[in-house]
Amino acid sequence: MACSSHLSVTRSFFAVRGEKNSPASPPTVCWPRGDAPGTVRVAYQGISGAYSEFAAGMACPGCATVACRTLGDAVRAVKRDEADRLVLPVESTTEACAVRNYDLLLQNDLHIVREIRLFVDYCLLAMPGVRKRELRKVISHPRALAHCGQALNQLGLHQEAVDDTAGAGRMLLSGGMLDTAAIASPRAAALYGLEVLVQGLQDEAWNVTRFLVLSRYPETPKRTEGVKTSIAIAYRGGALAALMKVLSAFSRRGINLTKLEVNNPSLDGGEPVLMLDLSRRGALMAFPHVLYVDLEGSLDDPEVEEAMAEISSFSVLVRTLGCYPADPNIYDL
Ligand SMILES: O=C(O)C(=O)Cc1ccccc1
Repeated sequence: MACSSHLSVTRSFFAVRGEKNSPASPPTVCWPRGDAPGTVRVAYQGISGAYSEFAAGMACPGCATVACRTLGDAVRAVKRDEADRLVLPVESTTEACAVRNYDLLLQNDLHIVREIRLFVDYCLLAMPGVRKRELRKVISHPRALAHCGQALNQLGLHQEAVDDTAGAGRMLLSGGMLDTAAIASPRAAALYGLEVLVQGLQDEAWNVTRFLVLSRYPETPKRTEGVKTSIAIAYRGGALAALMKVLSAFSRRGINLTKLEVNNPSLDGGEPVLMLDLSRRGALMAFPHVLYVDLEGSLDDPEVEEAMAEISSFSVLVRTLGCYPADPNIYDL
């Protein structure tokens, strides 16, 4: 499989927890444009053993995972047809607000086709034989460092951010680092022959991350039951008036919301949100106020269609980010 130097492709070998460990048969992609079916290639940030790789395997069993150094590389891989999908961690139970993680989705013409929630258990890993008291430094993905802040402060370790958790583990090995630990998954420990000094390092015992699987093409499910739709709404004026009108449009039609987030320019450094306006040939527009909504229902539901039309009548832009199967499971590594 052709891929550029920053990517590497691996067949996924995961099975859903509780199922027999037999290798899943490769799913086929049947694109609306009628491409030849093949194994789904899913790009993710990191190297083998990263949480995102696991999420890719859970969301698309039997897929070929495509390792990328950054999320930007993963987006480019999809745009250049080096991957069919990409996995994007968007929010976690430990972070109150993760609006910024939507930037890649809003600024690119990509569609949510799956969601997956993963219980993220962080381990403190070190080279074999290294003891906790010998450690001076810890390296990991910034999100992992942030989720383990209390434990790391107690250990008195200097923190350094690197691209991904599994990459941090492999760095210990390649650099023969005896005074440094990595925060990564138990799978990364097994893959790179590292010792687990602490398991469950996260500050909050219940630490779940939600990942979205993005594709160049929408894949609206044929059924309307058990389906979710994500939309972004750019509006004029204050958040309260827009919120009231949006809530009213959905509640009057009995549509349940599973997420409602308002971008807060005062928290985001006053930065406007950049979003592709697909009706204007994909121009990148700056909007000071954006609401993110996930709702239970399909674009094919007449009530959802009506609510969207009503919201469009008072909004600057309503963009559908995806219509996809709701996944009620929480997966475990
Ligand atoms: O670095 C990784 O392993 C990732 O997949 C990114 C990430 C980091 C922490 C929680 C969820 C995803």
